[in-house]
Amino acid sequence: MDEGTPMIIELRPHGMPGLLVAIEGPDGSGKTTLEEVVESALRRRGLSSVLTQQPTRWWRDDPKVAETRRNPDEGLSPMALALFSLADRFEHQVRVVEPALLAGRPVLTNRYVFSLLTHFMVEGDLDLDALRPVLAHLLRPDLLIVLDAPTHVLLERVIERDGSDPRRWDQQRAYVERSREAYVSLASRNGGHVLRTDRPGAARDALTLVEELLLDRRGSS
Ligand SMILES: Nc1ncnc2c1ncn2[C@@H]1O[C@H](COP(=O)(O)OP(=O)(O)OP(=O)(O)O)[C@@H](O)[C@H]1O
Ligand SMILES: Cc1cn([C@H]2C[C@H](O)[C@@H](COP(=O)(O)O)O2)c(=O)[nH]c1=O
Repeated sequence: MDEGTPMIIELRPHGMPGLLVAIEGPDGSGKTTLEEVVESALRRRGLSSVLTQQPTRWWRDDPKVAETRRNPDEGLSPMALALFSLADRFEHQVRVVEPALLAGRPVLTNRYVFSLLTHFMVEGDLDLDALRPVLAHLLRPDLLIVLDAPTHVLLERVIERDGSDPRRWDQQRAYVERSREAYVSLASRNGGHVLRTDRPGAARDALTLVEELLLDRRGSS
């Protein structure tokens, strides 16, 4: 994507009775922790959500993707990685997201297409404009929450959780720094909400946003 290209991503409104909530943010920003808190709060209110994740196991278990994550110079070319990542998103949309939305359930997805976009915005090795016609077939989330924390906090969390591996992109200061900027910029141009997880209150704020959306839905039905 050019410097001058506004990072407004045209996605398809889903028009289904469920609610699609995308929880995004850099590695270690607290997505898994927060989605579990929101899921259990909704369950206590009698709402059964679908907790899910992108990329799926298909992507994560692929040996070439694994190699690319360990050592980007040896792995897939940028376009091959992008196309496989998109195939994985579409398969997940058809198999998991759409059925749940049709059934009227809230879907909380840990990462969505914004993770794919930020990855290539940071790497700068792919013309993302070429993907726009394909992106237009992905569903637009009803709510986009982007979690953020200072770079040193993110690095400490990931290293403490997974052990040190300086070749991994999520353990490189420059990658983390730039991916934070990319997430925040995508959020601000695409109606997202940035919540900081190095201070108390992110889970409460996320729940408030989901509840406002649910009330809105009830009001308009
Ligand atoms: N609000 C928070 N305050 C302090 N620590 C947190 C907070 N949220 C998460 N953590 C800790 O940070 C680490 C990463 O959290 P979590 O796995 O939820 O992040 P994530 O965004 O899902 O990460 P990844 O994308 O790398 O899987 C965990 O050890 C978790 O306990
Ligand atoms: C191409 C591509 C990359 N990612 C990145 C974002 C994260 O650094 C990892 C996934 O991390 P997790 O802790 O295993 O969730 O991969 C992505 O998420 N999606 C993509 O399409």
